[in-house]
Amino acid sequence: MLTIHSDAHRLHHGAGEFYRGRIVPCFEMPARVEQVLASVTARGLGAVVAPKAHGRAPLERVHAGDYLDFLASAWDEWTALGETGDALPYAWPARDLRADRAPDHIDGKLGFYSIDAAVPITAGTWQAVQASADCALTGAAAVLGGERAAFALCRPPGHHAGPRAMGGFCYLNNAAIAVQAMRDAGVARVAVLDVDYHHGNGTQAIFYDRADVFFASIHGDPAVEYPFFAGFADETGSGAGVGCNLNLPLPWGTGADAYGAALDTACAAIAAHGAQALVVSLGVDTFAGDPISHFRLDSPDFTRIGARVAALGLPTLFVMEGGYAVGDIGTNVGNVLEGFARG
Ligand SMILES: NCCCCCC(=O)NO
Ligand SMILES: [Zn+2]
Repeated sequence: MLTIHSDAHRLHHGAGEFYRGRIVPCFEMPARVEQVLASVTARGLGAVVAPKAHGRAPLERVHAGDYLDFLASAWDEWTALGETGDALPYAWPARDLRADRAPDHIDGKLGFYSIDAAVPITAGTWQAVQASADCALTGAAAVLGGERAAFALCRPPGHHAGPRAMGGFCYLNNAAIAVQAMRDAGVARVAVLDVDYHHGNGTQAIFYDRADVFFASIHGDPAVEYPFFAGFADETGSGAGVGCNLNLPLPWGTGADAYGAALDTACAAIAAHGAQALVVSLGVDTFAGDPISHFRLDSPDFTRIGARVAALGLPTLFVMEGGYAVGDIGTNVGNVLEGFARG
C-alpha cells in the first residue's frame, strides 16, 4: 500500500489550544506523523512517496474562495498587528449576531472562519495544510490509477473543516477534497467512512445535500463530546442527500463489540449505496489510551477495523485524521493498514 507523506507538516506546530479555560499544549503535534511513518516503514507496507502539488483548484471544489484567501493571508494580517505568537480566535458569530459578511479585522476573521479555538495559525500553517491536501489528492490519484488502496499521511487533519470554517485542529478537509477529486475524475458514487473518535462535522456539511457521496460516521455521542453541535443520529441528509448521511453516535466507554456492530452497520449502508470508491477518515483516537477521547478500543481491534473495511472490496483511500496517544499511534494506524492489506 502506497503512503503519501510530506515533511511540510512540520511547518505547522501550534504552541497551544484553548481548552477548559486555559491554553494547553497542542495534542495535534508533529511527532504523531513521525510515529506513523516509522510504523508504516517498519512493516514494509509499501513505498512512501512525496505528494504532487495540485494547486488551488481542487481546494476550491470544496472550500469557499474567501475562506482560502483567509487561510493564505491570516498569518500576515496577524503579524501586522505586532503579534508574534500563534493566531487564535476569541469571538464568534453565534446566535443573534451577523454571519452574512466577514469582518475586516483579523480578530473578526479568525472567529468568522472558525468553529472553535483549537485551530492555531502559525507562520507555516498555510504551507502545511496545502501539503496535507496534496497528500490526499496524490493518494486519490493513485487509487484512481489502479492501486487497491493508498494511505495519505495527512497532517494537519481535516474532517472538522467545513466549506468555510476551520476547527478541531482542521483547516482544509483533506478527505472531502479527495472525494471531490474522485468525483471530478468520473467516479459516480463515492462513500466516506469516518472512524475517528470525533464526528466529522465538516465532511458531513460538505456533502450533506448530495446523493453522489455517502457519509457514514461512528463517533463519540455529541451530546457529551466534541464537536457537540453535529453528529446526531437524526442528521440523515437534506434535499437530494436525504438518506445519504449516517451518524452512529456511541457512548463513552464503548468497546470492541459495540464498535464492531456499528462498523458492520456503516459498512452495510456503504455497500447498499453502491459506492465505487471509498475514502476512510482514519482517526485512531478511539484507542483506550487516547488522552482526549473516551472509547475503549485496544490495538488489536484496529486490525479488525482494517479487515472489515477490506471486506467492502472497494478501491480505498485512507486519510489520516486524529489520534493523540503518540506512543501508540504508529501501532494503531499500522494495524488498520495491515488488517486491510491482509483482508
Ligand atoms: N479540544 C478540541 C477537540 C478537537 C478534536 C480533534 C479531533 O481529534 N478530531 O477528530
Ligand atoms: Zn478525533
